[in-house]
Order: sequence, then structure tokens, then C-alpha cells
Amino acid sequence: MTIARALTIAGSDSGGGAGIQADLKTFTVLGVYGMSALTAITSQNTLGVHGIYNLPLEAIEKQIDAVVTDIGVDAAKTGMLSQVPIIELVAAKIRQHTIPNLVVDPVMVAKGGARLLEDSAQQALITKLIPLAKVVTPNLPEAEVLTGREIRSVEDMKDAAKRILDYGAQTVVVKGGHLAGDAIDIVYDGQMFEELRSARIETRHTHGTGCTFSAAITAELAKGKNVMDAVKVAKEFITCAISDSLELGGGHGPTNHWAYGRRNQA
Ligand SMILES: Nc1ncnc2c1ncn2[C@@H]1O[C@H](COP(=O)(O)OP(=O)(O)O)[C@@H](O)[C@H]1O
Ligand SMILES: Cc1ncc(COP(=O)(O)O)c(N)n1
Repeated sequence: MTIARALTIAGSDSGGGAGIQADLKTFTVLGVYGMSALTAITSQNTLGVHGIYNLPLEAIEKQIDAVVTDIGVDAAKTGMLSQVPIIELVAAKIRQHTIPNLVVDPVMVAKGGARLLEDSAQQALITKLIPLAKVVTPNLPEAEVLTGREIRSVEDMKDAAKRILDYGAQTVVVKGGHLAGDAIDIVYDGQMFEELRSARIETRHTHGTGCTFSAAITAELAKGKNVMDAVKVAKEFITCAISDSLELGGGHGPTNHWAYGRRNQA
């Protein structure tokens, strides 16, 4: 049996709700074979990030080389890449192996407030990685950092999407989870804007929403979907996962990766 193959290059969340763990669960539920190249280990739970241990560059490089040269990759995503040398290495590897269908989730700060990207690395994300992206998926605070402008409205989100596209990404999805009211995501491909809207779900259990959303886009691209269709599936996937989110731990619980699959089987 053949199967679409997706690679996540990201950090480990020991709590299992975000990072590599969220990505691999999402790939599996969407019927895609998942592989990982860990960039960092975090000791993390629903209450926050308690430690960050970046991996040696050699370890990151060898993981990517190992899976690409043997198993092959139909689509890949990046998550937590906390330092300039890691961003530069990952960008060089993506170019060297011409890894297709790259989704860049510009992870900066965890829900609990811990910084997952050093300030000095913001520019490297813009100049080295975003130009390689088929899709880049900033949330509002990330889009503000990437553009240097405040975002208060859907119009501001559209303006940010245009500016981020100018950095070289093919499509920008500015996620509106941090704005009040409906959860509106803006998709911009340089030609037209699409608004993906869902009702806001009142829950604090949203740990890992961004990781899960970008992993779902990656899985659908790996299967050969076009970007707009992939983003629409991802929006449905994350809406299901949040509406059925899990009351685990004492803080921000994880979303429910199985909810979408269960709904589609019913
Ligand atoms: N409370 C919510 N109800 C419904 N959808 C949400 C909610 N919070 C986030 N989303 C959706 O989840 C996805 C991730 O968004 P966001 O939370 O902004 O990203 P991040 O986890 O990177 O901060 C987006 O599609 C967004 O619209
Ligand atoms: C290893 C790792 N990567 C990414 C996130 C961001 O996830 P979120 O902002 O959705 O909590 C995280 N908390 N941990």
C-alpha cells in the first residue's frame, strides 16, 4: 500500500498537546504517514513550559537527512525553531533536498507565555525560511512581530497578509484565534483574499491549536490537495478539535485530534 508522507521539523511537547506530538497525531488521523525531526525538547504540560533543551545542529541535520534520503517526503512543516543557527540549518536542508510543499508555522510564544523563539531569530525567520514556504501560518501576535504593526481588525489582518507575502511566501494564512468574536482566518495567495470563519468556541483548552492547524494543512498538501482546499480541511479539523477539546491537566488542556475523524466516520 502506498501512503502520503509528511515530515514535521519542530519541538517536542512532553504534554502531548502541541509540537511534534500534535503534528504526528494530526497526520495519523488524516491518513498520512508521519515522520519527525526534533529541534528541541521542552518539558511542558498544560500549565506551561518548564524547560527548553535545543538539540545539537548535527542531530537535527541527521534526522532530516535520514528520512528524506530513505522514506521520502511529500510535504513538510516547521514549528518551534528557536535560534538563528537552527533556522539557517533547516532552511539549508529544505533547499538541499528540495523538500516540496513546505508549511511554516512561525512559532514564537507558547500559550502560557514562554518564548519559543529568541528575539534575535525573528529576522532569520523572515529572510531564510518564509521565502521557502508554500504556506505560512502566523497567529495575530506573530503577524504583528513579522510586520511590526498592530493588528486590531480583519482589515489589519489582510494588510499583514500582504506584507508577509512580500517576504516571499506563496500563501499566507493569518489566524484570527486571538481576535474577539468569530474565529476568522484570512488566506491570501497574492491574487485574492478568502475569509474562513467559524463561531468562537468558549474554552480555555486550546493548547496546540496552531500546531494542529498547520499540521492538517501539511497532511492535505502531502495527499495532493491544492492550498485552498488543504486550508479549508484544516479549518474544519481544528474547529472539531477545539469543540471537543480535552479537560486534561490544570491549565490550557489540549485539543482533541480524534474529533474530526470520528465525525467523518459517523
Ligand atoms: N476559541 C476558538 N474557537 C474557534 N476557533 C478557534 C478558537 N481559537 C482558535 N481558533 C482557530 O484555531 C486555529 C489556530 O488559531 P490561533 O489560536 O490563532 O493560533 P495559535 O495556536 O498559533 O495561537 C485558527 O483556525 C483559529 O481560527
Ligand atoms: C514544542 C512546542 N511547539 C509549539 C508550541 C506552541 O503551541 P501553542 O501556541 O498552540 O500552545 C508549544 N507550546 N510547544
